[in-house]
Amino acid sequence: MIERGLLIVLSGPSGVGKGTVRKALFEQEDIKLQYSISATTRRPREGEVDGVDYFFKEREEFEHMIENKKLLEWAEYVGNYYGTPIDYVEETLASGKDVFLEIEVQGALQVKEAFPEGLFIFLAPPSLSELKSRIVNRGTETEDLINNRMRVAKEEIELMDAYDYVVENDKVENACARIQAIVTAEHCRRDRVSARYKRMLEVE
Ligand SMILES: Nc1nc2c(ncn2[C@@H]2O[C@H](COP(=O)(O)OP(=O)(O)O)[C@@H](O)[C@H]2O)c(=O)[nH]1
Ligand SMILES: Nc1ncnc2c1ncn2[C@@H]1O[C@H](COP(=O)(O)OP(=O)(O)O)[C@@H](O)[C@H]1O
Repeated sequence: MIERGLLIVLSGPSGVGKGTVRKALFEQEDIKLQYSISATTRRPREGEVDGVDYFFKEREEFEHMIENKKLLEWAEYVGNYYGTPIDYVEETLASGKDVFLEIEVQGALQVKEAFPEGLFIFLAPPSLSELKSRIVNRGTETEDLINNRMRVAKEEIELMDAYDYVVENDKVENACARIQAIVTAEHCRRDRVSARYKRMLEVE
């Protein structure tokens, strides 16, 4: 019997560095997590590639995915839809591999309902002023959108207690190291090795 993989959800306010931390994490050679690519109705930013960064969809196509129950969770976030295709998550977990989602807070809470056994990590900024300057410096949002994202961010930070772990993103490499340590500890805590030994002893 294959042990199911672990579902890992990284969430937190926009601009905290989720995308940056996730990319740095997946650049590490020893990483064994599978990244779930989301669907979105947001227009691609410069340099973003369909099927790599997101599956870019029209609103109608996205609404079809919702109706046909193709999404594990979805949320409307600052005017656009974002969602996690369910088949990839189910198939990958069933094959024994860990799946990594990088999603906003409403979606993360939906995943928690569907997968309470998942590992939920909240990425927190060192301060609200640092969060704002990260969003401003990224230069992808207009003034209105920045204010919108800061308003949403404050609501999201209030929900951090629903998570298993809060990781501060002071430096990208520190945040990555903390996430890796949490995932490793979680594997040990969930007794995967002892389950394997129990099965070996049963065969003896
Ligand atoms: N609920 C949900 N949120 C997502 C998904 N994919 C991305 N997001 C989140 O949507 C928000 C906006 O993403 P994006 O427009 O790429 O901006 P950025 O992450 O701030 O650069 C971020 O908080 C993402 O983590 C998804 O599949 N579901
Ligand atoms: N630890 C960090 N220290 C300083 N700047 C950071 C850090 N992590 C991310 N950033 C910067 O903050 C901005 C927002 O990061 P991004 O990954 O797009 O956030 P999110 O995906 O959470 O919206 C980017 O310009 C990124 O380079």
